[in-house]
Amino acid sequence: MAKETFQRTKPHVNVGTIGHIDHGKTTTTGAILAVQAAKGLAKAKGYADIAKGGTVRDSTKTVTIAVAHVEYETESRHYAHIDCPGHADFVKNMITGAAQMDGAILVVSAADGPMPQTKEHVLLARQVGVPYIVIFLNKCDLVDDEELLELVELEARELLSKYGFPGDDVPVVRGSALPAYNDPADPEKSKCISELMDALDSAIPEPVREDDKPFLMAIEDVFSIEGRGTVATGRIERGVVKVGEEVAIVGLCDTPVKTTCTGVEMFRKEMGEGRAGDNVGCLLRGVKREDIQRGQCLAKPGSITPHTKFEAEVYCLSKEEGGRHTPFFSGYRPQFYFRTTDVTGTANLIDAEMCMPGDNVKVEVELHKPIAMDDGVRFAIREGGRTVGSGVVTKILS
Ligand SMILES: Nc1nc2c(ncn2[C@@H]2O[C@H](COP(=O)(O)OP(=O)(O)OP(=O)(O)O)[C@@H](O)[C@H]2O)c(=O)[nH]1
Ligand SMILES: [Mg+2]
Repeated sequence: MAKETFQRTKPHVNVGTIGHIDHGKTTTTGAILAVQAAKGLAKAKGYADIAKGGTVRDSTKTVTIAVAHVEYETESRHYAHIDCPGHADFVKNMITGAAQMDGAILVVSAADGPMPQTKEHVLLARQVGVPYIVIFLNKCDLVDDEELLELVELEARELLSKYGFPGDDVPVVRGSALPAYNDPADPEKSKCISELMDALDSAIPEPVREDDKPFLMAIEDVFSIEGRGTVATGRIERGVVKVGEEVAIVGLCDTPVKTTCTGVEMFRKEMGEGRAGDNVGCLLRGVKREDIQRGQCLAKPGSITPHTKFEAEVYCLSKEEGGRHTPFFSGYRPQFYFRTTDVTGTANLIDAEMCMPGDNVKVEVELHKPIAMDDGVRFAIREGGRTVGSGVVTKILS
């Protein structure tokens, strides 16, 4: 039999289940797989398989996260879906960006209503930039009072509005995941899952491809080529750079410097352009070897600016994860590793006295040098080259 290959025939969207412990995230995930499998659009997976999760390493290569990745399709899309086995894993996952969601399914038990972690997950989703949420009001089989369902739905909508999502307009699908999981071919029991799939298809817009975004490349290395000039190399994070275009060198200096990209090379071959994902060298007009360095970015002029002060959500690795053995307090001065370089900075705690290893906190950071930054960019926190935490920029201050 021929080896199975991934056929990119449908747009791809990343989603996941969020919500309070025991509200039915894993059962909902299992029900989606079972119902879509019955339609030939997924491979079913048992609850135990999903719940035990796999382990994933985040981009800082140090935080191990238990998470179940599953995939399924609808008629129009391919979805990758993550379900976290526990609250702590979920929080880490959101902060480290181990799985970035284009939209989330907020699972709320109709029997309990929104609970503390429902709130915490919605807040984190807002902070780390999950753009869309769909509500699945689960366990409706346990509630036979229509008024109570209305009340829980209203509470869930208000919660979303409170944290900046369009609570009045988000789709709310009522249903029961457990019967759908147990009996996925039954049209009555699986109906709520089909409605949930329709809600995902319609409420989460197709994400903008990285190619369509403004050009950005973090500089990894710089060379001078005799007779030709200076070349900056790196992996294009987003967008496209074409030969002859103006680009800005951003970061580690107060004002971006404009230059022209006069050549793009990959594997020593000249190309007319470089695209997101490509490892390239960009030949830069009139730039001296010593005028540019690792840690700076090449970007479409005006698309990204250098900053020193920001708010962030950070996760401090536990001792077992290779993190600190002691808490840190306001005035903490580690290195902040953005894309390709470390910059020293000072972190002050917001709404907390100290941060213990294994905790997540909000901090305000002031870097000692400016870095090209936009909201949602991730970084690692390091001490002497060793990663002790990870974070995501939630608000640029200056
Ligand atoms: N009656 C009823 N029970 C359900 C339904 N969905 C889930 N449950 C039960 O609720 C319990 C919790 O479900 P899970 O899917 O494990 O919940 P979870 O949100 O993944 O929980 P954590 O991962 O521990 O946060 C289990 O005993 C499920 O069988 C439902 O639609 N109706
Ligand atoms: Mg679960």
